[in-house]
Amino acid sequence: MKIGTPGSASATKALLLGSGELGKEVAISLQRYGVEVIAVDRYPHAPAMQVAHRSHVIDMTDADAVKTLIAAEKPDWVVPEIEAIATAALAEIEAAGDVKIVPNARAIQLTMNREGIRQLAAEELGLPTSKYAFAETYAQLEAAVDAGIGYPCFIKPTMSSSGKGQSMVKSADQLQAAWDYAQAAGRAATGKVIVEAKIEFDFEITLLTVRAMDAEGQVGTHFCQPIGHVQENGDYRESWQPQPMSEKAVQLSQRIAAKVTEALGGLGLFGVELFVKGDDVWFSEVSPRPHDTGMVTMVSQVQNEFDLHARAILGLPVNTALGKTGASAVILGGIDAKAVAYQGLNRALAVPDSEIRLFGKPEAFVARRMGVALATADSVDEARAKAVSAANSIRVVEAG
Ligand SMILES: Nc1ncnc2c1ncn2[C@@H]1O[C@H](COP(=O)(O)OP(=O)(O)OP(=O)(O)O)[C@@H](O)[C@H]1O
Ligand SMILES: NCC(=O)N[C@@H]1O[C@H](COP(=O)([O-])[O-])[C@@H](O)[C@H]1O
Ligand SMILES: [Mg+2]
Repeated sequence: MKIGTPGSASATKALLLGSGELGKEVAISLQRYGVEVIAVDRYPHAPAMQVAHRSHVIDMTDADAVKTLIAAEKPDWVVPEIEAIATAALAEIEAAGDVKIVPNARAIQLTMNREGIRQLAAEELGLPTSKYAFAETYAQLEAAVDAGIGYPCFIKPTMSSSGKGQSMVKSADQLQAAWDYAQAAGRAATGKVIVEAKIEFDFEITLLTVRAMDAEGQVGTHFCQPIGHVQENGDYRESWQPQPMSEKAVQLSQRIAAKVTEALGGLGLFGVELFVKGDDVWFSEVSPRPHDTGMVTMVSQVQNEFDLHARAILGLPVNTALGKTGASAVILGGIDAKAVAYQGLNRALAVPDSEIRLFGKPEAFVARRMGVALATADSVDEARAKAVSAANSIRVVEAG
């Protein structure tokens, strides 16, 4: 099936590499503009597969599997949605010329690996970051901490996301356990870790930054209002928009975001993660695609982050304006279950100005994100309270 505007010369097929909650919303947005969407992930019935035109289950870290599938599907765009992908295969596919990688293969390669993006941001662009080092063995890790990183520090696998394999280490006796955890729990085993000194920030933000084309075909950079968030064990629990901050910190955040996204290039939305203390701002990392903390934009913005990504990819105009103050709170599995059902939707939706998105993940794990509650209000505090109350009303139970 090939859909598209009759007579339009524009391309019409997108393949999502990764089909979680973020991909599901990207799929819906792309489909609204007439794009055929093929969803791919490591397991069947992933969220985006439930709305896509068709889907495939492959090992996305296997370069041959990725290349074979893309050769068979011949999409116009490949939209990476998750970090654990055979990125070298994407570079080869891009070089062959017929398929666009979003935003481009180099950006995907650099950001999927903490080593690549740190080197670009800190060493090439000179952006402020935490002190950091890389280690391939436990002895190297110990030496790096002793030589200047110090405690407290964060240990993270170089290829991981959502806090997988990440720990904060407060003293030397916790270092071995952090190394072991990073080795065992990263999304893809590179063996390498990054160790970062802890930044004592006032708050952290995601600055959604869009590289999109205007009517004359010029690429411009557009910023959304800053999104504040709280994280637990490296994974987000609540986010809100806008995060109040000083004008100086806003300007500096935008300068950092513009610099890093310009260096990455291409068209699309980026989630630039920054730590803020007073007027000071540190770059943490960047996603070259919609960000989990940005799910709040489904209620807070005129065009949400998924729509902005889709529009930017397609060369359509974007509007990053805030609509209403909003907040999101995540719904975790709370149990390990092979089949799930949900309780408490009626109570959740009785919270004024709230909405619930259940992602439809077929299997629950205790700490797996299964859904999100969204709410709007006149103030951030009120929106957060509503979103948390709605999220807490939902219970994930074993279906039986
Ligand atoms: N150097 C640091 N100083 C202070 N806090 C940190 C540091 N590194 C990480 N954190 C905390 O841990 C959180 C997760 O870190 P990071 O974003 O690097 O992990 P991640 O696995 O990429 O998560 P995600 O995929 O959700 O963005 C940060 O948002 C922050 O709260
Ligand atoms: N911080 C990155 C992030 O939030 N990614 C989102 O989580 C999904 C994986 O969820 P799972 O681990 O529950 O399968 C990904 O597919 C993406 O949508
Ligand atoms: Mg992060």
